[in-house]
Amino acid sequence: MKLQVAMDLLTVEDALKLAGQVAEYVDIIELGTPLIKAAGLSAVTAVKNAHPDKIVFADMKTMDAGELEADIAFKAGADLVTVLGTADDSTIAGAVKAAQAHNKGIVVDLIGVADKATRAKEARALGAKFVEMHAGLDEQAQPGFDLKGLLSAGEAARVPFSVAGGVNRSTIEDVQRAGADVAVAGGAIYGAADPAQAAKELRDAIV
Ligand SMILES: O=C([C@H](O)CO)[C@H](O)[C@H](O)COP(=O)(O)O
Repeated sequence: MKLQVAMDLLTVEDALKLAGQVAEYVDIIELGTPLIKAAGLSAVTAVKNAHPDKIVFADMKTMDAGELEADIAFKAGADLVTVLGTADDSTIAGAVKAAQAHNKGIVVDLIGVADKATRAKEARALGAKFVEMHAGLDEQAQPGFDLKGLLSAGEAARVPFSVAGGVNRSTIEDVQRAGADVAVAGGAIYGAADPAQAAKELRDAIV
């Protein structure tokens, strides 16, 4: 299982600092949607230039104009780009077309999708490299939230998947047991007093 750090920060300076602290422990470096909205796609270029050996993930959360939005993110240096599972099939197909042109990949983010297992299969058939079983920050803040629904959807889907939804040191083993290909950790790393140590502990928990 790969480890992905999600950088939900707001400046390129902070993102480069965090990426530098944790790169040795992670496989994938994600530029979070708020970072891309605040700093633009030049942030993707800056992180890719600083870490050419890492998979750079642009969390575009594209809902329309799939081919165009994916194309500009790949041109900026992204290796993986997200499209929303709630988008029309043609939007996902357009983004996949751009990925094929760049020899890169599309990840379909299932945030807000009720039947994640079914949409995961459809996304994979449309050409997604993998799907993201995702509960966003707002959903995580709701009383009683836990990761179990995401993990069972991943197990049921039987397609390659990542899990994002407040993954931390106490849940990463469950994520791996569910068969995830990628564990995504944002707040558990960038919110830690020592992000490098937090990333190392998550890495060490992966067997
Ligand atoms: O994608 C994310 C969210 O929608 C804000 O951009 C997060 O990066 C993702 O949820 C992972 O972060 P944590 O939930 O803090 O681990």
